[in-house]
Amino acid sequence: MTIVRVALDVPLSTLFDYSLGNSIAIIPGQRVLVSFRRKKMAGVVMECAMDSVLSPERIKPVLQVLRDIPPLSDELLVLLRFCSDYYHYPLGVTVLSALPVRLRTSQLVTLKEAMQYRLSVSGRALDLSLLSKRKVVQHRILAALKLDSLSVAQVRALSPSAASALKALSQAGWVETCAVPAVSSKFTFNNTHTLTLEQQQAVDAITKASCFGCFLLHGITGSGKTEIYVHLMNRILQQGGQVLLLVPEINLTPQLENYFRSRLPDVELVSLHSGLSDGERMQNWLRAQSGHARIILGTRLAVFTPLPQLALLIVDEEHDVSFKQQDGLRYSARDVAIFRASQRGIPIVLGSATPSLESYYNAQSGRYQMLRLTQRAATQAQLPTVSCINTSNIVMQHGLSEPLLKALAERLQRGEQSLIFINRRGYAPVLMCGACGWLSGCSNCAGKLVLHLKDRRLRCHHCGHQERVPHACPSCGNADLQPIGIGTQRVESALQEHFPKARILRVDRDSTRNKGTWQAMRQQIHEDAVDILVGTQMLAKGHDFPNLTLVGVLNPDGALYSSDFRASEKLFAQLVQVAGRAGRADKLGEVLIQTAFPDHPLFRALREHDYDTWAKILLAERQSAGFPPFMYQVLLRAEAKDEAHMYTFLQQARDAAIELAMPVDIYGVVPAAMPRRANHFLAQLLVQSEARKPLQQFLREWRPLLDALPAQKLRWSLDIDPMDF
Ligand SMILES: Nc1ncnc2c1ncn2[C@@H]1O[C@H](COP(=O)(O)OP(=O)(O)OP(=O)(O)O)[C@@H](O)[C@H]1O
Ligand SMILES: [Zn+2]
Repeated sequence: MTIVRVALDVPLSTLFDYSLGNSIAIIPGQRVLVSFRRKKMAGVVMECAMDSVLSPERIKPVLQVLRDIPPLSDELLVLLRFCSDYYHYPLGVTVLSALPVRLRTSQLVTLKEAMQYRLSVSGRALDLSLLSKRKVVQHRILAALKLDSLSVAQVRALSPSAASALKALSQAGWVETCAVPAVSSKFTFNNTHTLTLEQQQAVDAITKASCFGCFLLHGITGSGKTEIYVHLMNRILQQGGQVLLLVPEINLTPQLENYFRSRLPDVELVSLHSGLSDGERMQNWLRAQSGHARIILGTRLAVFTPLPQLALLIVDEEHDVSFKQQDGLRYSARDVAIFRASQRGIPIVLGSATPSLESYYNAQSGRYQMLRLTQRAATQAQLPTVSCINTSNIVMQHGLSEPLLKALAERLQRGEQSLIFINRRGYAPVLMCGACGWLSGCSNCAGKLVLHLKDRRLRCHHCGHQERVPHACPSCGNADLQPIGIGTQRVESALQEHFPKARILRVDRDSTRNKGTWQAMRQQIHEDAVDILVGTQMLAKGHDFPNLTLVGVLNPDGALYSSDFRASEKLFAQLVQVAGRAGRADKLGEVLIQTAFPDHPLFRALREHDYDTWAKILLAERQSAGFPPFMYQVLLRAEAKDEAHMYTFLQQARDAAIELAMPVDIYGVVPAAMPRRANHFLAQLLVQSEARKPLQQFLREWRPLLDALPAQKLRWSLDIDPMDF
């Protein structure tokens, strides 16, 4: 009899032993079906052994070995074990949550043959003038297919309504499906740009690396980092390798996908992100596992994709906090990627215009190799001029100053695009009664209800609670309620009033809620059907809008004095990103920042495009205050309906930590930044140390003590290397 130790999706820190007849061949990484607490569950075999500590009659047999897909590789199992250990999270849940949803069930799956679309014989013979001109998307698809056959994803990228147009074309018999030809070692590389000297040096340095090495690609916005990725991909593909590129947000995948596809048209590329259906995601995962897909583009979770030929990892916008998972297994996909590269002995590239202080510090201390791009790649493109509008003693109209309105008017006259950046959606962050001072608070949270004027609602952005806008003050009956502060909707309507002829587009989570809208909006912007964009950070990242020459930033000051010690680092990164949207082509860009603190070093660094000075200021601050990257942290968070119970738990946890008497700093129990959310109280306890090792040793001792504390009706979690407080 063989004993197999199985990872199951249950929140216990152990594996579970099951038995298997000797005649059945099995290796770690194989999926199996077992019964657990009278339920059938799919699990992954982590170890095979000859015996168990359990008595034989307590060991249940494996119900079925699922041989539909190849077993997970040892390398992936080691990676998952590392994550479970490092983040102190149960192994079973870690392993299962790294799999596509369908593989967590007992369902059998098959790798579908990849299909693509091409013109049929009658499609090729079709006289396009016979097809109504109004069928724009059908025309677009036919034109594209005339050049080459396309995958489903490629067709979809042509328009948000491509699916229905394609259906119509297939029904008419003009378009048919065919199998994708097998990957050949020969493929075309459309090398549209000659690399600049800096770009070439970066590509050479990275391709020279024959073992693990972490490269920090610090390139100003528009310096052609993406172009470097394409050239690296080309090199790796020539050698038969696979490339994994991680991006912080799904929003960024469609345009990158198009970019890479147009440059490497014969190479199979798949994306992996939460915007895909379960079925699509699993098929893409299987294509990666089988080695068919050579370029894998994905968000966080894609870092766990099995990639037999993986030869290069790239983390784009590495500073972005979206790489950190905020619940469950609270991993940093960037850090896991670095571990994965070192485990495999391959290079990893971290790209950013504003590296995280952690990475910057690692580059300075020589652990990473710094590669710099100091010039914009397109020869005519210059960095925008940045200046501040001092708002401390001027009157503003709905948050907009006179100089900014004037600059917008100039752009409208010249037919250029502008972008107004404000990181608050809704109309106004709070509603106030001028008579008694009542504020629209949320009944479930410590936060305020945001005024959404479009549908006359007050909404809590923390718990989702919403109510109608009251006609009079609920506290004193006064009918004169005032919106306080500004949000995207308010700016949009103020601008519309000020510039009645301008075509204004608001881009935030509310306006892009429906699937496909954001893609359609991007197209509108590219087709110059928009004069002024008003948006949140959704607009800040990675976009290339050539006709955009003015960026106005409203209200950035809150982050300068936030309780989160990373707030100003994040603000700087965000402003560099958003400023980087201006003047990317041949026209000079201008950035105007409305602030009451124009002399703050953050704004000075922005004006001078001087990341290094800013990073040095922050590093000095962090060192003297004893914060990361000079310290390693863990945050114990707890939340409960009963406030006293929550504090008792954290206090006991703290006492237990102190009793361990290990070389770590244990802070006091404090309320969370949002101390009440969705009717729960939240508080936390910080523990830190100068090095990873003692902190990990401490956690290994502390974790079982936490598990043993009474914690009914309470949720707690450990967050290793926490990113927000
Ligand atoms: N060697 C080159 N010669 C000419 N143009 C180039 C070259 N490399 C890149 N470009 C162009 O410069 C623009 C910016 O490049 P890219 O998007 O790669 O920059 P980036 O550094 O990734 O920017 P960001 O960080 O702002 O997103 C693109 O339009 C790209 O086509
Ligand atoms: Zn709320």
